[in-house]
Amino acid sequence: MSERLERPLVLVGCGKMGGAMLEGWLSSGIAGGGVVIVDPTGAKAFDGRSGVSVVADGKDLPGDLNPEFVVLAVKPQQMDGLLPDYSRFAGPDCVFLSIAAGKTIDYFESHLGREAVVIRAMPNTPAAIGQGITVACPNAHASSAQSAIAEALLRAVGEAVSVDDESLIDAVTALSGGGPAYTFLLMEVMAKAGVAAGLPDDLAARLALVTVAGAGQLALASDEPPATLRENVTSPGGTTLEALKVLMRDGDGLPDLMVEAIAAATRRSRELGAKE
Ligand SMILES: NC(=O)C1=CN([C@@H]2O[C@H](COP(=O)(O)OP(=O)(O)OC[C@H]3O[C@@H](n4cnc5c(N)ncnc54)[C@H](OP(=O)(O)O)[C@@H]3O)[C@@H](O)[C@H]2O)C=CC1
Ligand SMILES: O=C(O)[C@@H]1CCC=N1
Repeated sequence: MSERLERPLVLVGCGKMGGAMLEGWLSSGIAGGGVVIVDPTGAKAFDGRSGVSVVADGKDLPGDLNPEFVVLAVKPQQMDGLLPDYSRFAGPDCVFLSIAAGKTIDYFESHLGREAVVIRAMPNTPAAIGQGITVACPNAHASSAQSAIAEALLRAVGEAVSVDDESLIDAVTALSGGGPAYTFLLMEVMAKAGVAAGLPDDLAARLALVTVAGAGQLALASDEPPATLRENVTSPGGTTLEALKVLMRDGDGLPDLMVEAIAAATRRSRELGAKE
């Protein structure tokens, strides 16, 4: 089997994350069997694109539709209500790829049938520019060919990592799923701090944006770990050291805060999974 879909991909929910991934799939041409979007409102940007059709509700899908993948990209809280519309596709030839926070493989098997092929994945929004990272965990029914196509779909929007231990996905959700938000927050608070130190608003915003983005690019391009890159900026007796003394302070510094933040998000992912 080629790492290109031959039958349709159904994208259920074409919002911020589903839309970001779809952009990459359309540019890469991986969805060779066409894409059917199900979304009551969010698909306007894709309506009319080659190989794409749009319906507002799962009940409007053609009776003879035979999808290769159904990508579930709605909010976790919306999942219960819509899964019955898709259970007719469950079986060995259709992969349900969920990107919903918290929703477990067991949850999907219990709603779609124990024979359903399910892959639980967690992407992030840099997928919109092909720079996402996704971690995926397949259930026992996914064939190696299906897992390979799923990985190709995920690689079309960035890096893809596969894990066998589903319990890792909650912490993945906390770290890389939500991670772009923490990074954008860093940009926001660095800019505000620059203004507080006397810089004009526009200059502070630009300095924060390009500095965070540039540091990310440097870290990706470098063979050195981030800790060494940090030390490279920190001159003995210099200015950065004074800032890092504050940021890395025991108890209330960024390292402790980040542990607390990731733990809170991991807990929430588990809670979303438990509401079954
Ligand atoms: N945003 C992110 O950074 C990430 C999100 N995720 C996961 O992706 C999923 C979607 O999140 P996100 O894209 O942010 O959310 P959005 O609200 O942007 O997207 C969800 C889309 O689904 C639509 N929708 C609602 N009900 C239905 C239905 N019955 N059938 C089809 N479509 C429907 C919504 O339309 P309407 O707005 O009209 O309700 C909306 O366009 C979540 O489960 C989230 O956990 C995973 C990783 C990162
Ligand atoms: O906040 C959320 O629940 C989703 C999952 C990861 C990023 N956004």
